[in-house]
Parts: sequence; C-alpha cells; structure tokens
Amino acid sequence: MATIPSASMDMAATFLGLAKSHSFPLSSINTTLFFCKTRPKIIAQTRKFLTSTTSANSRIVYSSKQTRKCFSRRFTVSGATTSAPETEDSDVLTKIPPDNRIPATIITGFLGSGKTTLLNHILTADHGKRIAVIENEYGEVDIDGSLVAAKSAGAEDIVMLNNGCLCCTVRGLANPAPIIQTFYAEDQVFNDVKLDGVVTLVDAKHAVFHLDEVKPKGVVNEAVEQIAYADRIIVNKTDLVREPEVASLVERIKANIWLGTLLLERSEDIYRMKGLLSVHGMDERFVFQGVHDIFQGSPDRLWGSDEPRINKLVFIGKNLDAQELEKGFKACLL
Ligand SMILES: Nc1nc2c(ncn2[C@@H]2O[C@H](COP(=O)(O)OP(=O)(O)OP(=O)(O)O)[C@@H](O)[C@H]2O)c(=O)[nH]1
Repeated sequence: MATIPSASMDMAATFLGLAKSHSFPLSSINTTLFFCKTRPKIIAQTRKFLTSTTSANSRIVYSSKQTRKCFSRRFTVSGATTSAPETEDSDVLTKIPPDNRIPATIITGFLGSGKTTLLNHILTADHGKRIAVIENEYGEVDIDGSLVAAKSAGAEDIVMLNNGCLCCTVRGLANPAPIIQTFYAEDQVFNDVKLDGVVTLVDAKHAVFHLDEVKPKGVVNEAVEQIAYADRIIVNKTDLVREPEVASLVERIKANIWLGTLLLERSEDIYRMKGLLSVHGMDERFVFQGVHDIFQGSPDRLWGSDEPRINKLVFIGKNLDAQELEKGFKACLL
C-alpha cells in the first residue's frame, strides 16, 4: 500500500488493544439505561433519542459497526412467536421469536467528560420513557448518586452497587469490555436484558490530551479504547473550544472508528497485515503485525536522523480494495 507520512498516536494504540474489541447496533428506543459509575463512566441511547436529548454543546459521531463478534451468543425466548405468512406451495411455518428482553445502554467516557450531566439531561427530558439506572460507584463515597436527577424526581429507580459490582473494580476501571461481557456471560442478565449499545462521551477540550498520552509498552490508552468500543460517540463541551478544534477531533475519532471497524469486520478477509508507522510524537518506528483478528504492535528502533519518516502498510487477503483501504488510512493522518 502507499507510503504516507504521519499517523496519529491513538491509531498506534488501537493496534495494541483492538483484537478484543467489538460492537453492536443501537436498534431501538431504550427504556432502560445502565449507568456504570467507574472512573470513566458509561452512558447510551438510540440515535433518535440521543439527538433529542443531548445539548447544543455536543456533537454525535456514529460508528458503522454492526456486529459484536467476541461476545455474540444465542438466546432462547419463551414468549409468543411470530409466524411468516404461509404460501400455497409451502407448508413450512417459519417462527421468528421476538426479542422482548429489556434494552440496556452503557454510557462511558473519560473522567469529567459529562456522563452525569448527560444522564440528568436524559432523566429530566420530556420523552415519556421509563428509565431504570444502575450506577456502579467506584469507591466508598457516593457522590454521583446524589447528583443524578432521577433520585429527586422519584419516578425512576436508582440501584447503587457500592460493593463494586457490576464488575469494574475487579476486572478493570476504564475498559468497558468487562461490563459489556457481563451482558453476555451472566445467564440471569442475558435472559432478561439485551445490551442495546455503548455511548462514549468525549470532552472536546481535554480529549486530545488523553488521546495523545503515551502509555508504557503494552498498555492500551483507555481514551482510545473507549472510543473503539462505542457505537455512538458524543463530543461534549464544544462550547469550550473553537469550531476547527471540534472538527479536527471529530476527524480523529472517525479515524479510530475506521481502524477498529476494519480490524473487526474484515478479519476473515485479511489473512496478513504488517506495517511500519510514523506516529506523531513518537521518536521510534511503530511496527505492527496482524494475522486475521490477531494483532500486535509496538515501538521499534529510533528513526534515523536522515531517514524519511514514512508509513508502509501491507494487506494480504481477499476482497480487499486497495483504494478504499488507502482512502481510509489517509483519513487517519494528521
Ligand atoms: N462548559 C461545559 N461544561 C460541561 C458540559 N457538560 C458537562 N460540563 C461540566 O463538566 C463537569 C463534569 O461533568 P460531569 O457530568 O460530572 O462529568 P462525569 O463524566 O460524570 O464526571 P466523573 O464522574 O468525574 O467521571 C461539570 O462541572 C459539568 O457541569 C458542557 O457541555 N459544557
């Protein structure tokens, strides 16, 4: 593939951690909202609902991801079934069980990105939805529970899990994956509740600082990871920055979504992938290797003083469109 200068740091970080990522669509209006209060908290709603409930200080970026491969699982439904119309030449009755499970949404985002603010906005908006909130407070002192509007409104339930469950204190604070996994791995949850989507709040003023943060070798940048797991991304606090900064951030987020989507959805077609990246702010060459959905990458030796800093990517597989890949990659460049 082409050689093009300058990739972003978060793109490199994506290579380190995306092999376990996944996605699923927000398919219907939610009546339940799971609010997992950990360091980076968790929020979500459908496109229509989010559009009507987010403030003027927000921008929504939609992911095109359609499948959550890692956590897919079959479920059985004991409720009524729907039948396809019978035809004269067919006596086969097709039964499609409706998925009547309660839809749930996860809201995540970095510290102070605006999760509680969004939640309060949703809980006090006039949408007629019945909303239950599960808040996972990390730490002994519950502050956010008292800040959530529903508590005073009295119309909804807030269940505080001060013992550390849903799962975050044990399995990781910043990474939404363990919470997502709970919806698939726990029978009691899976049979009654379907995870409808993951929404990530991004603070327009501070996000770049977190995205650029260089982590120790092998440690994934949580801000990048939260974006990679999202179905919908809300760029918040746009009143605190100028429009070009918002546009630049949105472009950067799109690049992250592109790479995540590519690695997840085309893994069967991509037999082999390898490359060398010139990452903005990094003195070393960033080398990555991939075989189907197994990827790894790490900083390599220092760039030579007279060595041109270029990116080289090689994809070997089937049904791959070189121009499309190049276009997607170019959109990731700073
Ligand atoms: N200027 C501005 N401030 C905002 C906006 N949204 C939220 N804030 C402020 O940002 C601060 C943090 O908001 P929260 O909603 O508490 O953020 P959080 O993600 O729940 O915070 P943590 O629980 O610490 O992770 C508060 O002072 C909010 O008033 C916005 O769109 N613009």
